[in-house]
Amino acid sequence: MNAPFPHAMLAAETDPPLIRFEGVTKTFSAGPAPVTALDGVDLDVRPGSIVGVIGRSGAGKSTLIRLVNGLERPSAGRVIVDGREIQGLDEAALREARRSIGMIFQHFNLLSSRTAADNVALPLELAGIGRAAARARVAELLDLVGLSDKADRYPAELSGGQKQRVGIARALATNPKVLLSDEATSALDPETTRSILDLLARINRELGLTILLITHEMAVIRGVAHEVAVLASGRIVEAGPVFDVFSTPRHPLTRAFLAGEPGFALPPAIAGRLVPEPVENGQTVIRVVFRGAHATEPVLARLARDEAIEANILAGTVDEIAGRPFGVLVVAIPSGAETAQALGFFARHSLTAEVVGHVA
Ligand SMILES: Nc1ncnc2c1ncn2[C@@H]1O[C@H](COP(=O)(O)OP(=O)(O)OP(=O)(O)O)[C@@H](O)[C@H]1O
Repeated sequence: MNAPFPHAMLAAETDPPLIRFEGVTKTFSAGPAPVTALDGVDLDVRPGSIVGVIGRSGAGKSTLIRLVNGLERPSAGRVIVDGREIQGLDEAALREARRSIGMIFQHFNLLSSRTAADNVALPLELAGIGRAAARARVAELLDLVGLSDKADRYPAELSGGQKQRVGIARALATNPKVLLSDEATSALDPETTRSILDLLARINRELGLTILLITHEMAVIRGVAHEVAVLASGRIVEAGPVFDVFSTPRHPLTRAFLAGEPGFALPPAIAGRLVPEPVENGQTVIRVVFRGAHATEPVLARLARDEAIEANILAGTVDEIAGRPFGVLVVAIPSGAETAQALGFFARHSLTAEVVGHVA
């Protein structure tokens, strides 16, 4: 995998955000009872960053993204994009603002009667770009997404991944500053997802494009985002750099999302036997998170040597998240005094360790 770092374009923390949600609430009152889709959301997206918003179905993700391009207006609060308050714009100004905001979709939204090249050309036609200039730009965009040889193919002749590449090329046609991604990989298999995420990371790096994406999959966040916000019932319950949220998740929902990730998932045989209280002569299951340089330390060997505690490895992974080494080990050690001793040992070695449960 190509890590999305280093990203030279990522702005300094003090730069003004390119997208800012300020106390945003959105209530829909069309049905029998009003629905609050977003409830007091504050979120900053810095120029050049990739921010992922993860949430379950109905959490408010689509509403959040539709507020950025003015398809929805907040009931309270402000959405500011590139210094302009979106809800204050009239139709003409909104059309203009949307030219700097590209969008890609789960189901690609290509016109089936147009070839790949003509789909990419559509925003250029709408912007009144001349035919020759448009043709040159389309060729450039198809080359960028690796589809030069498919210019004359119709969507029905393309794979899902190729269709999404056309969608990305079309979204980039008017040189936007922001790309909104609405579950853009949800209809794709894991391998194609990986290639699309790599493409997004590359255009972020090479073009300095700021990306706000919504997803229900932690693997997408891990694969491409620099920052993550976890959305539940219209509220952001946890947010921060991806590495920090992965290594020290705080909210139960974040933990639930991480549960399916490599290293976090317990083997089914263990998960089924896990109980919340220690069992006499049983074992305590501990998850240890290795961050940065600690990822390569032979910690379990030291635990055995210095503390005389033998740990059984139940699950584990070493990976890179946001360009930094990151490992998770799930180990079992004897319950009782050894547990406290091991937790103390991990703390002294600056490792995050938590008791996941106990087994007989
Ligand atoms: N136009 C609308 N009118 C009424 N209610 C709406 C409207 N749009 C969204 N909602 C409601 O707002 C809440 C949030 O919806 P939203 O589509 O933003 O969630 P989501 O996280 O994108 O979900 P999903 O992943 O299923 O698309 C839901 O309860 C939804 O039913």
